[in-house]
Amino acid sequence: MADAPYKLILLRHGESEWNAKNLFTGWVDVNLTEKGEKEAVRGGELLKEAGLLPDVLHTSVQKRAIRTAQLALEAADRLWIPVHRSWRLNERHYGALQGKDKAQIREEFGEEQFMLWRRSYDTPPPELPDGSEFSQSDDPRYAGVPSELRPRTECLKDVVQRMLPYWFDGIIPDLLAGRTVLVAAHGNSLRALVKHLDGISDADISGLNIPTGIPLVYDLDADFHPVNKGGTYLDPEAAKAAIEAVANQGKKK
Ligand SMILES: O=C(O)[C@@H](CO)OP(=O)(O)O
Repeated sequence: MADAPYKLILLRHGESEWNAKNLFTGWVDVNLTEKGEKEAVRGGELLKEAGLLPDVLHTSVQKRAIRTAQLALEAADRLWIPVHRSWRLNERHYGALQGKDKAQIREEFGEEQFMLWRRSYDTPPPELPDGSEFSQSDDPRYAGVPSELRPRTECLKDVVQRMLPYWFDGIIPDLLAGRTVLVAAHGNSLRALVKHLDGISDADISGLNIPTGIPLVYDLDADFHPVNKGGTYLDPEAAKAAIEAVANQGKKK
């Protein structure tokens, strides 16, 4: 497409062990479930069927995104492409909510507070206390991240702020070079990127949810703005049902 020279594919990881248990996850490095692995493979098949073959992969440093990308690329026979990883693509740090049951938090604090923590743009959950079993403070993968950049909790606004430098300096150069870029990341880091791409307001972003394992394709113009606003899910029917399921998390026990 002459007016849309750049191709970007966003892929949220497949179902994780803590998605399945309905726990706030954030920076805790949980693995995929078997269902999540299948979703990742299906995601790769969808790419292959659509003839959308990534030339380069960008992932977070969390295994649910890393493994999803690996399984998807294997299914698309693109395991060999170059890979870049950054903590800036990590899931939102969920502070003191990490490891907590979403339904229990909703019950304890009420729907309004639950949704404020979960989907408001600028209200972070309380900070993760020192010494929590769900802290990543001693994790060697973050040794190179200066302490002033290391979150103890984040709202979506914080995620936008830490993710955007990577979008501009890490991902755009690959697009500019004509590469089809696959970004394998997380519900909230991808919400942050989509908010930026589609110019979604701080208020409206609370209503946007990203389904697991279904590629979302953006055709970008010369200014890296989407020609297809909102992107195009490769399996729109499955995406619709999965978006609903994410939105309703916390409502069921
Ligand atoms: O727990 C999390 O880290 C995220 C993604 O699974 O949850 P939510 O959709 O509630 O922001």
